[in-house]
Amino acid sequence: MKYISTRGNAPELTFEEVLLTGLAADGGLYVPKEVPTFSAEEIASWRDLPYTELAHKVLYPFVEGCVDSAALKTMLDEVYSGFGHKAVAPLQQIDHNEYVLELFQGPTLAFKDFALQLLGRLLDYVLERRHEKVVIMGATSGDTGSAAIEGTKACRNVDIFILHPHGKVSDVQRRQMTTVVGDNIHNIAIEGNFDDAQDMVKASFGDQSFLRGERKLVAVNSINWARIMAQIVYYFYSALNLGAPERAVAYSVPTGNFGDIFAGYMAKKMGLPIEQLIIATNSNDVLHRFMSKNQYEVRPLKHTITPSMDIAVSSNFERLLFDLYDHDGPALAELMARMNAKQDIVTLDEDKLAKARELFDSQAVDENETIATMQQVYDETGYLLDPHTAVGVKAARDCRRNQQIPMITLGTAHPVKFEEAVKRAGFDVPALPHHLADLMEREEKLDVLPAELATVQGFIAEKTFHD
Ligand SMILES: N[C@@H](CCOP(=O)(O)O)C(=O)O
Repeated sequence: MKYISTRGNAPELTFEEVLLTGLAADGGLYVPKEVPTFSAEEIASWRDLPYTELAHKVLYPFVEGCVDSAALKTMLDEVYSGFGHKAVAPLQQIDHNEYVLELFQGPTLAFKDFALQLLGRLLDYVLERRHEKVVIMGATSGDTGSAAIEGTKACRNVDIFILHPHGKVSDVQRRQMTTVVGDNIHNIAIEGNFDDAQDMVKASFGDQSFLRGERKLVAVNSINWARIMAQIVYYFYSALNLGAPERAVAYSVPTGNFGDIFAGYMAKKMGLPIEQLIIATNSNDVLHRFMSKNQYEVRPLKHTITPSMDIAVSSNFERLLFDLYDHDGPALAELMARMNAKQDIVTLDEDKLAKARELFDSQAVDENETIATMQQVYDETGYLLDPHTAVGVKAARDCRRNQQIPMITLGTAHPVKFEEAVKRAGFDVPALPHHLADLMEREEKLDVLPAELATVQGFIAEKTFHD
């Protein structure tokens, strides 16, 4: 399997190289040169497989030639046996033909664990072989950070630097990052917002000279293809559980960086009969405005009760645009330059947008609607949604095209992570699970830095271990 850049002007890479590369040299994102596809018969034959075995079927074509089949199996067994539910990704029914896919059974209680637990093991595997050490640099609006730290803290060859917006993640989210002990783990609270953090991460990948040439940066955000890849599996798992491939399915995905929903788009390309993908955003609604009005305009970021989705620029949208532009890298590079300039309103050719609208719908959900949905679902079922999942359920109910097709909302996180929203909805905050029971008493370690690239890069260079 080879990987190519969305902007058409960077070398083709192997999986191993993509894993260790954040942004492509031309500023684009890596995607598979050819997407592996499966026939309906083959997919049907996987119906009774446990999660790890299904994961091996779906993932092996992406890593073949770089990761040994047996080694991948061992990694998948290790990763998903550590989840809190034997089904790994259980479905919870909330209405007739309507489900929440619980993706919060991993160690940090968010869907990010699915990929980042695996990414840590993949890094160990390839870095040992290459005798290399790397610096992990990531930006988080709340969930990626702790999942990245948890997934890579045991890696022998990494220093980890996670940037989060100071005061703008929930207490549980922050503590899940700042209480993990290790000389190689650094939490940087940026005096700015998530986009400031993400911009600094991307700029650092573009010019890594601040590391003085000794190490390379590795991405834990969904700009890293390995993140998307691992997230494809739970689409197959849930769809098979509900009768695919004979029966079509639809998904609503609470979306910030567009990575999770792009994984669903990939699953469809690989052969899964997905009829509809709903882009569910909070009031940081750049994608909804774009999909509904054909106007791409980045507006100032708002701080909401769904902090993980407080993102103004959705990195992975570029991967979808690459397909809509028929893999015309130079044309996409020109479009991305206009989009990233954040000055004008950018529009797409109507035929390209029409192509996207065949599969995607979108909806922006405000805080009152989010709270009301948490209350409504609880009243109807006794099931407490986290606020991000509630955004997804509201969008699912408003945008659903066909009541006969099962609608699955991705349950992106556990409600215990979002005390403010849970209390505003009038509920008691559930108890933290056993392994996090003393989280609020643990000692925290973090550094507060201004949102200045040179300062952040200087900090990383100074704290990185040198041989
Ligand atoms: N929603 C994320 C923000 C980063 O997105 P990613 O999927 O690219 O890691 C978070 O919770 O940190």
